[in-house]
Amino acid sequence: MSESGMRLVATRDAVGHVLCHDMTQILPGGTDADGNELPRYKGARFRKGHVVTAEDVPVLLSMGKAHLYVWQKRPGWLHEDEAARRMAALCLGEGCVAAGEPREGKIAINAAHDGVFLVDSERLTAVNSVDQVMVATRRGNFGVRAGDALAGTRVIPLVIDGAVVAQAEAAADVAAHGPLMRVAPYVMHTAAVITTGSEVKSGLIEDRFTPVVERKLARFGVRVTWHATPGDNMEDVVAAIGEARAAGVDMVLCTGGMSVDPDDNTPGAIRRAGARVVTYGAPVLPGAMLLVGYFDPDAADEKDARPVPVVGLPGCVMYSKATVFDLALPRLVAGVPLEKRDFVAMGEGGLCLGCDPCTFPHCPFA
Ligand SMILES: Nc1nc2c(c(=O)[nH]1)N[C@H]1C(S)=C(S)[C@@H](COP(=O)(O)OP(=O)(O)OC[C@H]3O[C@@H](n4cnc5c(N)ncnc54)[C@H](O)[C@@H]3O)O[C@H]1N2
Ligand code: MOO
Repeated sequence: MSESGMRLVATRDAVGHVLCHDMTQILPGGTDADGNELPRYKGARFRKGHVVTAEDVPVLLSMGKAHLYVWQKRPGWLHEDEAARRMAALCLGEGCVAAGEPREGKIAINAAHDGVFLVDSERLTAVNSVDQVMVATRRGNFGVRAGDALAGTRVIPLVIDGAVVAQAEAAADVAAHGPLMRVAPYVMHTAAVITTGSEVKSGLIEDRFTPVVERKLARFGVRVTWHATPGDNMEDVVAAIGEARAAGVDMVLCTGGMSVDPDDNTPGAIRRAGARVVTYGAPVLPGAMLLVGYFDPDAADEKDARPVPVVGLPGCVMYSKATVFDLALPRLVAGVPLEKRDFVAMGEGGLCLGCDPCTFPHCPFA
């Protein structure tokens, strides 16, 4: 056997082995203007990767193929489709489904329901570091809809040493950490918006921030069920946050007052209201002055109570098409706990290029 495992065999000896190239069949076709018969291209009668069966032998011989290049199946080696199935198994977390049977060693994976697509980047990199196998995904942390394409996996050769697939499986370590990807469904349905700013409270300027936030939330099925315009005064903003929580909303969003002017009290008010602040500031433009925190359930709360996110939205969220808020929102609505490192990781790609027209989320932002 050659180094590659490919070998020329007599067709009658090829049963059980894997074809290394397409076998094109040409059949008698129509006639040309002069009545001459034309050969008809039938396309591939047998595809590369096909496992030759006893029934195929007479067909192949009738096509004039007395010899074939095949991969001899060796013990412990897998056909590409079998290997693709095992690779797909590494990917099929919650809300991920194989789009069908493997074809030519490739399997597509789609979303079974709406939610935020989450990828374990480190383990994905570990799997892709194994030669001869690959998993490509769409970018993680974005919202997806049922049926959306999420990932594809394939093995590179026609037959592959089972040890290579086992190496990929070890890198994924699904038993310890679960599959490489999942779609976390949206679990939050209601939000409070606290629009800060004395100019809004007094009616000097029309509130143009709240409608923007409402539209962004609506895309994820979240309704604004509580709203207040407390002005800039720290105590008033703290009180509004307390009332919003008492109203039982799933998340609290404060707009404006996030920067460094003397009357920018929102971060202080969020802290004073008792939130655990995860980050004030994010390596993203627009949106550097974002604050994200949580009100953790206390012992008296129901045992399945979730932390309630509280977000301070800087002014840019109102007038920029895409900001850090759009990067964090899908995970927030899915109740995925965000940590400081999630924001730290946004730096590379965190600069919006301000394209005209804006194609977010189909762009390098994030
Ligand atoms: N000296 C510095 N100035 C600013 C900084 C900085 O780091 N140093 N950061 C800039 C960045 S970045 C942003 S983003 C904004 C942050 O803005 P704020 O969240 O503090 O927003 P405000 O100051 O409250 O408002 C900005 C602007 O928008 C108007 N506004 C606010 N709310 C509403 C509303 N509901 N409807 C309509 N208009 C609203 C407000 O009147 C102001 O004109 O800070 C930069 N500055
Ligand atoms: O950095 Mo501000 O929070 O972009 O727009």
